[in-house]
Amino acid sequence: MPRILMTGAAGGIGTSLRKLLPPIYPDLLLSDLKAPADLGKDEKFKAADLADLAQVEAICEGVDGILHFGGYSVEGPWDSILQSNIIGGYNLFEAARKKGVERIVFASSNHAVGFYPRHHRIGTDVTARPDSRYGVSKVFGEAVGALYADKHGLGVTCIRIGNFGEMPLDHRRLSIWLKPEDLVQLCRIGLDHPDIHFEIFYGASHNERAWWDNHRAYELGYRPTGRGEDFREHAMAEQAKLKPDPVGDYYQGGTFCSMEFDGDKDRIVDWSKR
Ligand SMILES: NC(=O)C1=CN([C@@H]2O[C@H](COP(=O)(O)OP(=O)(O)OC[C@H]3O[C@@H](n4cnc5c(N)ncnc54)[C@H](O)[C@@H]3O)[C@@H](O)[C@H]2O)C=CC1
Ligand SMILES: O=C(O)[C@H]1OC(=O)[C@H](O)[C@@H](O)[C@@H]1O
Repeated sequence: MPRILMTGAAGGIGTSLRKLLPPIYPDLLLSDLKAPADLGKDEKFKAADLADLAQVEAICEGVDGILHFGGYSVEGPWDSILQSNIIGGYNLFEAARKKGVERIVFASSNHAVGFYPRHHRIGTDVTARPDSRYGVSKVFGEAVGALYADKHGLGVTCIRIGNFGEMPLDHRRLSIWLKPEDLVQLCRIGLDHPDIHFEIFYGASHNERAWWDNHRAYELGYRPTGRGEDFREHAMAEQAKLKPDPVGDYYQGGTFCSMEFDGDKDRIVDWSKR
């Protein structure tokens, strides 16, 4: 039975996956800075700060595969992103190599490519267009993943997650929504599929308004069950409560693009076409 380590176990995704994963991976080790408040007596937990290599090595001991959800999960101060995502991301891959872990699934983000406009359908092979310091840290994580696959033989899967949750929250999320059970499918492909070397998937359910080409995930067996359009009324009602955001409404990354934006808001450009 493989031992699977899940970092970020106390976070939003971790809390949801703690309920969905045990039937599939009964030997599940959870980690985060602090234990989840509702940790059950059957759950195994070891605290670790990703920024501390020795602590990360300790949680990788005896592990076969890692679901890496730990990290700073939104735009924020450079030092926080540096510690948790850049140093922390590097430490995770390096500790995994040292401890002989075979597979890593890395939670990347749509914000690695957030400055593509919404009318531009993109695959997983486009040049990175991060929309934030946070997005830059996800591009870094994907690059470290490629290095550790090509040089050290780890099987690495990066999932550029759209927006995880029970339903799409607004107009933008109708295109990028990811149902929890569909994320579990993508994690299983990353951990178990025999053909994994280095893969990038988009973490999105079956959304009619998708702006991503996710065919590689489907080739490897992904069959999402979530359909964004089933929640169209709810998402549009929520959208109606939001203020117009000319920059965020144009680009895929939404508000991550418009925050701290210094360009001309009346002349928004598809820079990726130049
Ligand atoms: N929720 C979403 O829709 C999306 C999430 N992601 C990524 O998925 C992952 C999980 O996301 P969420 O659960 O929503 O985030 P979250 O912020 O709820 O959880 C992240 C967890 O990482 C832990 N963490 C942060 N710094 C750490 C450190 N230095 N050492 C150890 N643990 C640390 C936090 O304590 C927290 O429990 C993140 O990497 C995020 O960037 C990507 C795209 C969308
Ligand atoms: O773009 C989005 O909606 C999501 O992207 C992310 O990378 C963040 O971790 C999440 O908090 C956002 O809600």
